[in-house]
Formats: sequence, C-alpha cells, structure tokens
Amino acid sequence: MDICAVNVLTYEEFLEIFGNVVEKCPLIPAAIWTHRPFSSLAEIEAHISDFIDSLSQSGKEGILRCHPDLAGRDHLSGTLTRDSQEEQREAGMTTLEHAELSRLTRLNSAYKERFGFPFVICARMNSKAAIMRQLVERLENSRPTETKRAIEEVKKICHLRIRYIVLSDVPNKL
Ligand SMILES: NC(=O)NC1NC(=O)NC1=O
Repeated sequence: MDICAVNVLTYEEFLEIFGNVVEKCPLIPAAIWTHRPFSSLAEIEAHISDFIDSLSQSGKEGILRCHPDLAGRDHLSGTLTRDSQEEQREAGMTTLEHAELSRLTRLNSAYKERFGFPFVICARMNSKAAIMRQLVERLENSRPTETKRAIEEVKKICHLRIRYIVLSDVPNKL
C-alpha cells in the first residue's frame, strides 16, 4: 500500500487499517485523518507523534494504560490484539520459562505500583534479556522521565506497525 492508496481511503477504511497503530487507541488515527492528503508515511507518523505530544500528562498515561502487560493476563487469556501477540511472540515473551515469567510478573507489578501504568517497550526492537534489563533500569526513573521514555516506546511500536501495514499490505484490525 503506497501513500496514494492511503490518501484515497475513506476514514472508515483508514481506521480499519490504521486503527491499532497505537495500541487500542483508534482515536489517534481517527484524529489525524483530518490532515490528508499525506505526502508520505513519515508525515502520518509525524502527525501521530504531534498528537501524542499535545496530550496532557494524564492523556499520555491513558495511552500507556491501553497497553497490555508483557506476558501478562491478556496473553494468558488469549485476548491480546493480533499486533501485540505477534510482537510479544517475536521477543520471546510468550514462551518464558516458569522462573522468567515469575520474575517478569513481579517486576511488572512493581513498575505498575510505582508509576500507575504498565511497562511499555517496543518488543520487536529488543531481546528478552534487553527487555528484562530495561525494566529493572527504568524502575529507577522519576515519573516524568519514565512517562517520556515509555511514550518514546509507543512511537517506536507505532513506527513498526505502520511499516508492517505498508510493506505487507495486510489489513490491520483489532
Ligand atoms: N507492555 C508492552 O510493552 N506491550 C507491548 N510492546 C510491544 O511491542 N507490543 C506490546 O503489546
């Protein structure tokens, strides 16, 4: 799918395809559709990034809270979005050993307790070991630093999801 094909999509079609580029936040692609025609994919990403940056602290936290835990309840109950399931699988999050899962669950809880939102990281850009290491490291951050850091990861996830849509031509639905 090239940018010309994107620009002729109705907003319903645009949402059907791009609705989950920010996990469970279809409001964001719905909002940036206003800016058509897009000159490039990079422009779509830039609008999404600007929209996120324009949100208040609670709005940004809301985006983070729409993300599932890594190897968490949604994975165990089979309710992850297709995107998320694929990303977590690629990072080895769906085949953790018992001890690894216990450690991750403990760290995820400590993180949520401290910040009030789940630990978010671009799984496709990290190995299992790197995810665990960064979770431990980021637990030490202040709340403002960590919100900023987590939102950067949301943007990386979004970047790869958009690339995947465009390269594979596969419609992307929740
Ligand atoms: N919590 C968290 O990081 N979730 C995710 N990261 C990612 O790349 N896909 C996800 O679902």
